[in-house]
Amino acid sequence: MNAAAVHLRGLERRFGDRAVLDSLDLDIRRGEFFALLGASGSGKTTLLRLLAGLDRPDGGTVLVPQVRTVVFQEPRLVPSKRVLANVTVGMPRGSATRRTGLDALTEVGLADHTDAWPATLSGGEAQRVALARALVREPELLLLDEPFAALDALTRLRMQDLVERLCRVHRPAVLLVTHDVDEAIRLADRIGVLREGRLITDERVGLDRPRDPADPAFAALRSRLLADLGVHTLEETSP
Ligand SMILES: Nc1ncnc2c1ncn2[C@@H]1O[C@H](COP(=O)(O)OP(=O)(O)OP(=O)(O)O)[C@@H](O)[C@H]1O
Repeated sequence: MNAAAVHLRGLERRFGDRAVLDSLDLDIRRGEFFALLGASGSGKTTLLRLLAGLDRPDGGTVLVPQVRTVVFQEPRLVPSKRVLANVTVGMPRGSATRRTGLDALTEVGLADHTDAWPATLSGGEAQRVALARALVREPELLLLDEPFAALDALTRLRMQDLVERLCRVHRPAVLLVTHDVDEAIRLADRIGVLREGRLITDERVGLDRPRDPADPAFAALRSRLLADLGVHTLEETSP
């Protein structure tokens, strides 16, 4: 396999008369964090579902690695399984699986919650279990569908830091679907904007980490991306 973990060419997905994805091209390299922005209904989740293998394209080439995992907006834990069993669900039973599951829970800071039931977890804890479940399989492609959207502001920032750190350790290719421009700039190596079925922007983020929203270069990128999304900021609209 070459360095591209995701290779899409001429991707088409239609619903009725509407081409939601229209001859879309995209490569994401191993270890690269790609954030996908787009207005509501622009096709972001449609693209993620195609990469996850949850949907099939109407045309084009889709090459993705076999080992890929998804974190959704909701944690989607199995209520009748304890935390560790949720992390290792579907994996062969045994001490090796138990150990890797424990390691994953330790990485997300939940080593002391292995025997807890999902119903007893906070929203942020449950989402960290979902992240551990996604990482324990050592995916070559990690698909994140607005995984921070349901969290309160402080938990969201902590979770973003955690995802950034763990992606540096595990080095999967990442596709993050988000509405949040600042989140995309904080986390991504590259940002794309989806509009009318194609990527109208595909830009490398050349800012040092950790990234500071108060940095003028951060603000300039935010303004450009908002304009691509069809949102005009006060600074731009004022005389
Ligand atoms: N199974 C389906 N059948 C018919 N139309 C669909 C189906 N799935 C998605 N669509 C349509 O495709 C378009 C893109 O939907 P999608 O969920 O990918 O958008 P999105 O960019 O993720 O939106 P949001 O940001 O609001 O989640 C929408 O108009 C949606 O109604």
